[in-house]
Amino acid sequence: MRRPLAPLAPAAPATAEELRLPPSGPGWRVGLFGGSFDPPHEGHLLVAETVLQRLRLDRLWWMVTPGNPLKDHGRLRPLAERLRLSQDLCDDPRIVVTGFEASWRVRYSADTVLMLRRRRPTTQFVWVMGADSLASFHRWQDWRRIASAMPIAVVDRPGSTLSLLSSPAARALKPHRLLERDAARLAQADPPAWVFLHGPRSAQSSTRLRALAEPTS
Ligand SMILES: Nc1ncnc2c1ncn2[C@@H]1O[C@H](COP(=O)(O)OP(=O)(O)OP(=O)(O)O)[C@@H](O)[C@H]1O
Ligand SMILES: O=C(O)c1ccc[n+]([C@@H]2O[C@H](COP(=O)([O-])O)[C@@H](O)[C@H]2O)c1
Repeated sequence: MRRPLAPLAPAAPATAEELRLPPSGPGWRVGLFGGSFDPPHEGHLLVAETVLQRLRLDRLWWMVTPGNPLKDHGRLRPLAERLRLSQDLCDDPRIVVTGFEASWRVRYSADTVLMLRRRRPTTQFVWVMGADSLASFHRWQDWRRIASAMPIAVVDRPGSTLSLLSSPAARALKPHRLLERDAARLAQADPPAWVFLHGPRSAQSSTRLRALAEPTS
């Protein structure tokens, strides 16, 4: 029988600092990397470092979601714990771990994107996701509005390349795909615009780590 996951550390509530909108300046290039991060792992870190380098970003906001609207949250670790685990993993000062979506009570990424565009009109945002997320992007609320609001960077993930390229969103966005060698100008491109980045990959997943943390007996 499977035992419930034990928290790795006692989760004090998220602090005001963790829940506030991070700073950004005019013209900054900021990647928005949303995830459940339950738990965070080196595959996430690889995505963050890949886009920071290839898109020449000033910051990467590691947005720990209060809950993916398409997933069951029954066994999701508390937000505060996922924030702490993410902070422990990330020591690059350009990566900012934040739970601001929770304090904004935002459920859908389309709302996050539109609110950020309104609040920070001079910041150059790029939405960042792994290849498996683009493969199911057509199931997200208002996904076309997200793609029309800001450029998207997709980072390859083992096992997801083929499903991505045949997915409804990738097919619809095909005419707007930039060559990988032009990734450094994605942040300034008029949306819809996206790039598929290849490079070092990690097969790690949170599902696997949860399974390892939960021995059968
Ligand atoms: N190994 C990886 N390589 C590339 N992208 C990844 C990898 N792991 C996660 N991602 C991306 O990171 C973002 C957050 O993913 P998430 O927190 O759901 O991790 P996960 O490992 O996919 O979790 P789970 O196994 O619970 O679905 C998503 O855009 C996902 O595509
Ligand atoms: O807005 C949606 O409909 C939507 C559907 C699925 C996922 N998302 C977002 O996608 C990001 C990745 O989620 P996850 O659970 O795959 O790590 C995270 O920021 C979610 O809030 C958003």
